[in-house]
Amino acid sequence: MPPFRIGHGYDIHRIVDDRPMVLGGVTFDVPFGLDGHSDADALTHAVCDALLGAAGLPDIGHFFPNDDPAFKGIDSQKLLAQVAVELSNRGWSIGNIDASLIAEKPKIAPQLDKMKSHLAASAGISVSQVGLKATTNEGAGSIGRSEAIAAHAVALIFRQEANPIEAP
Ligand SMILES: Nc1ccn([C@@H]2O[C@H](COP(=O)(O)O)[C@@H](O)[C@H]2O)c(=O)n1
Ligand SMILES: C[C@@]1(CO)OP(=O)(O)OP(=O)(O)OC[C@H]1O
Repeated sequence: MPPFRIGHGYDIHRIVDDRPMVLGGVTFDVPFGLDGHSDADALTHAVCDALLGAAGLPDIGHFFPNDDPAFKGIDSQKLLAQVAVELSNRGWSIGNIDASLIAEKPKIAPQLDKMKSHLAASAGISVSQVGLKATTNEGAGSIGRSEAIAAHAVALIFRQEANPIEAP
């Protein structure tokens, strides 16, 4: 197997009135949130799937089934931390993660740094290894109508014995 691999993750959750809005481990102070079995943190789920995909592992639903009461309302930062352990146990380190949120609301930019800090801490990497952007869907489709929020993520992982950061 080559020493480097990339992965992609995608997730989308519906916006509802009676739930918290948690994205990247940050709870937004808004009167609407995301529906789901867990805390419904679409961004963190996309990051988990990018990492799992890079390692050639099954997706987040395999590790954390959405019919398991153990994961009801769970903080997705715990899931990301477990994904990092799954990779480490298989000899993989994380090079970098980059993600994009597609959301008409809430305004993400003021919270970006805090979200990156949460993701980095959960994944066991530094903030400089995490990229994060937000964009609206320009009013188009279900995201544009504020019915849902989606996230895309990519991740680069490398064999623990082939650290590109330390390499000359
Ligand atoms: N939910 C969002 C969406 C976007 N932003 C920020 O606004 C900028 C412009 O967004 P466009 O969709 O018009 O490209 C974008 O670069 C983000 O910085 C945001 O904070 N929250
Ligand atoms: C982490 C899980 C656990 O139920 O979260 P959900 O809130 O169900 O979110 P989804 O992204 O639809 O699927 C992933 C699930 O495994």
